[in-house]
Amino acid sequence: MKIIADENMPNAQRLFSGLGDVTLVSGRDLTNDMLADAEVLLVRSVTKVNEALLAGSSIKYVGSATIGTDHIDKSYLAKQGIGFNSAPGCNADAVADYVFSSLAHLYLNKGLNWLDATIGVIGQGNVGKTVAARFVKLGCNVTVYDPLVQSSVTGVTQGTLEEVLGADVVCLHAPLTRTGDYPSFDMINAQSVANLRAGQTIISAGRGGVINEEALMARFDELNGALNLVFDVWHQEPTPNMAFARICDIATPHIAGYSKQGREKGTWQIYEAMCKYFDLNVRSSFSESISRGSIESLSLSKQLSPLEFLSRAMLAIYDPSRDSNRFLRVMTSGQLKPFDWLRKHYVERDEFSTCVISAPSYEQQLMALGFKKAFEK
Ligand SMILES: NC(=O)c1ccc[n+]([C@@H]2O[C@H](COP(=O)([O-])OP(=O)(O)OC[C@H]3O[C@@H](n4cnc5c(N)ncnc54)[C@H](O)[C@@H]3O)[C@@H](O)[C@H]2O)c1
Ligand SMILES: O=C(O)[C@H](O)[C@H](O)COP(=O)(O)O
Repeated sequence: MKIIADENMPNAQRLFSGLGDVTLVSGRDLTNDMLADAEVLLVRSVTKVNEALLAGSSIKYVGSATIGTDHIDKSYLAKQGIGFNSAPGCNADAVADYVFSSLAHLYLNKGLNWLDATIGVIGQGNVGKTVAARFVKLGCNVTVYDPLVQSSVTGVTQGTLEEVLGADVVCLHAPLTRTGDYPSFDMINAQSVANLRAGQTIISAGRGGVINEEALMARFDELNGALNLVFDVWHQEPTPNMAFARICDIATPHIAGYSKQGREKGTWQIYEAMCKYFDLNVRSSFSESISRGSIESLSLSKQLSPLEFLSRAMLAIYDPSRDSNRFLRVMTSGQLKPFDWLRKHYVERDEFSTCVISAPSYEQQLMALGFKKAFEK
């Protein structure tokens, strides 16, 4: 069986070469003629999988090692009888780590006391629930908006979009949709953005286009820069509006889900799903496919205040300013295809869950943030 796989899928060669003949390709440059005699196509979010790509090919199965599926024409696949799986939840913890590390950065750099802030979360799927649950366990007041499901997170309040947008910290985790009863494209439009007030924090790590960037730039100016902005996803990828990126506290090239473990879990989920689809034996295991962290345990000073303790713990594992600084530098450096280059050459990071922090007085909060429990070591 001939398998075409995106070169940015970790472990793809190791896992899938046991199932067929694997060719690695650049996902953004994939064309119809490259698929002529292939049966399996394994992609990431940069490949538009639709009739134009697949017509006349012998593809029987498509796997996307991602949570989002807005790049896939699922109804075309279904009509053609082509099997499909994505990797639900694979990088939900990675995105949650990104959100909380960004708040840690805002605390240490701007004094933002997010532990006492009101929190709004848009979208209650795998990512939105993970983020909301962490805030609830930390004792925060959390309101969520999801018009399609009742949140299963105990302790959150279900609110309207306007109510959630009124929170001190607003986290966006809706998928990008343009049809249906609740399309998310431009859902937070110029009118909603005009109501944002000084001091609010917007964290956008779902998909670009859900919040209106032009309107946000205008509101930022009206408020004399008194908004905290953390943006990982952009309306125009891979050529984001750099004038907007420059006003963000944290600006990154769509890497919120790029923990080492999150990307490995994505490949693993597709490997298992594909074995099931073709009724093939699974010849590897989850544990040998997911890396351990490089910092297994840490000890921090007991002198720190609670917020400083938690912030320094998170930033020790992942400091998003390293990605933000690199993003702003490389995007304007003359590098060819800088957005894709940054993602391809990403300096991977570990998830909080790979590290134990020994601090009995903070154990509950550290576990709420996803750190490993001491006895799990
Ligand atoms: N930045 C990144 O690296 C990164 C990583 C993972 C996922 N994502 C994005 O985040 C999105 C959410 O991930 P997930 O795992 O929670 O997906 P999911 O499919 O598990 O859940 C999506 C949720 O959003 C809700 N939703 C749909 N339309 C909505 C709307 N208009 N307003 C509010 N909620 C709406 C759905 O009801 C569902 O509960 C993905 O679709 C993906 O695009 C980004
Ligand atoms: O949808 C997802 O899972 C994420 O957005 C994912 O991190 C995208 O990564 P990509 O496929 O673009 O490499």
